[in-house]
Amino acid sequence: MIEREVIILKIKVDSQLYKYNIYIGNNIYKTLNAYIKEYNDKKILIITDSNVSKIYLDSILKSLKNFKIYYYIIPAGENSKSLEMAGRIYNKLLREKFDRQSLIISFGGGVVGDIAGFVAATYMRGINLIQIPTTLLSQVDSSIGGKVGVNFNNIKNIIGSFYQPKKVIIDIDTLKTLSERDTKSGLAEIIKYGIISDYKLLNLIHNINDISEMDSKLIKLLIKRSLEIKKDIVKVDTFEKGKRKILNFGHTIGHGIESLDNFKRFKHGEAVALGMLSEAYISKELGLISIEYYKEIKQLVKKITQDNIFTQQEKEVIMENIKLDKKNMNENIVFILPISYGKVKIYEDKINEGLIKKSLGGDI
Ligand SMILES: NC(=O)c1ccc[n+]([C@@H]2O[C@H](COP(=O)([O-])OP(=O)(O)OC[C@H]3O[C@@H](n4cnc5c(N)ncnc54)[C@H](O)[C@@H]3O)[C@@H](O)[C@H]2O)c1
Ligand SMILES: O=C(O)C(=O)C[C@@H](O)[C@H](O)[C@H](O)COP(=O)(O)O
Ligand SMILES: [Zn+2]
Repeated sequence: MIEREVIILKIKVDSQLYKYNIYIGNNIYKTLNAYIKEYNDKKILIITDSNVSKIYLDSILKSLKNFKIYYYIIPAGENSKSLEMAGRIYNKLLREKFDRQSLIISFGGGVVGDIAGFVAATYMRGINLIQIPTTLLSQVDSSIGGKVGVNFNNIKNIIGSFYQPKKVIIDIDTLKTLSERDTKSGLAEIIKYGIISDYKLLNLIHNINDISEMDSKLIKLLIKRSLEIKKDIVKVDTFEKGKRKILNFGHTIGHGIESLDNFKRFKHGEAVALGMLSEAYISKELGLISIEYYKEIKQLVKKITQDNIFTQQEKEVIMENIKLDKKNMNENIVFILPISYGKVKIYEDKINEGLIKKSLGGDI
């Protein structure tokens, strides 16, 4: 018996209603044909990466054998999120004569989702997009909400747009092949949801001692709760003019950490976890949260990564990156800071650069 549940997500954007279904279930990827019937006469480009394709591409092509299917495999990893990679995919679309009625399916993690979404948003000023996230992080975060984009000059997501998918298909079975490190990376964004919106979520994470112990019931609960939190925020502030900024907690510093060693040292979730620790430290130092709550956040971050020592030069690189954050206003760094259990605020007051650098210390 294939379990299928549907959460209906309705986003009202500029008086246009974007409503898209998020399908969550098991054993879906082998029956994708049932989810994309309306595209059976359209050209479809599946974008995936070099790891995911080895495991899943044959099954997907088999299930879609009666469709006009093409595929493009990008090298796995953050450095595929580039304008150069987007250009290569545009060439593929032009060579195969894709038109505005065509469809791009993103089948992979957040890197695939962001670059595929960026290409779908920009090729012919927009063609259809379906997100099929295959990492915990992309299933709880990147596959919904419409942020798409690429890195440029070693700056995270500095080129991009907001572009909603036509549907999101989440097959929890694809998480069975995910590495422990990438599973932990996804947990970081769930910890984020706990700190910004639902403190009870953190108890579920505290109780996870061994990642392989996470059964599918817990995973589905974490995914559904995460998506509900993100959906409710994106619905009221799709273009991140206000409230949606809270989804960026941990990212002001996290993106700077992630850019180290040309995005090779840290996974996104690891960098965001360290960013959440630093930003919680700043909050504690400003007297916004108790030392006990700060210590609890530190305990959770340590579940994701222990690597938190930066050289003086790395701290300078991180600081320069923070100054380019997209939330900043009039050259003032804007942080999202915890103010109580499960609650954060958009903090626009100037924060002493010395305190920000101190928050990067391995002894915090
Ligand atoms: N657009 C958004 O709202 C949003 C939100 C959060 C993160 N992001 C972006 O997402 C990216 C991080 O996403 P990610 O953590 O999914 O990284 P990722 O896409 O690099 O995937 C992580 C690794 O897992 C492999 N993989 C993917 N699915 C697999 C599977 N089912 N089995 C085995 N291996 C698999 C990939 O090949 C890769 O090596 C970052 O670029 C981040 O900026 C975007
Ligand atoms: O959806 C959002 O809004 C987020 O901030 C989600 C983040 O987890 C994600 O990493 C996002 O891509 C970061 O956004 P950016 O605008 O800082 O690039
Ligand atoms: Zn993130």
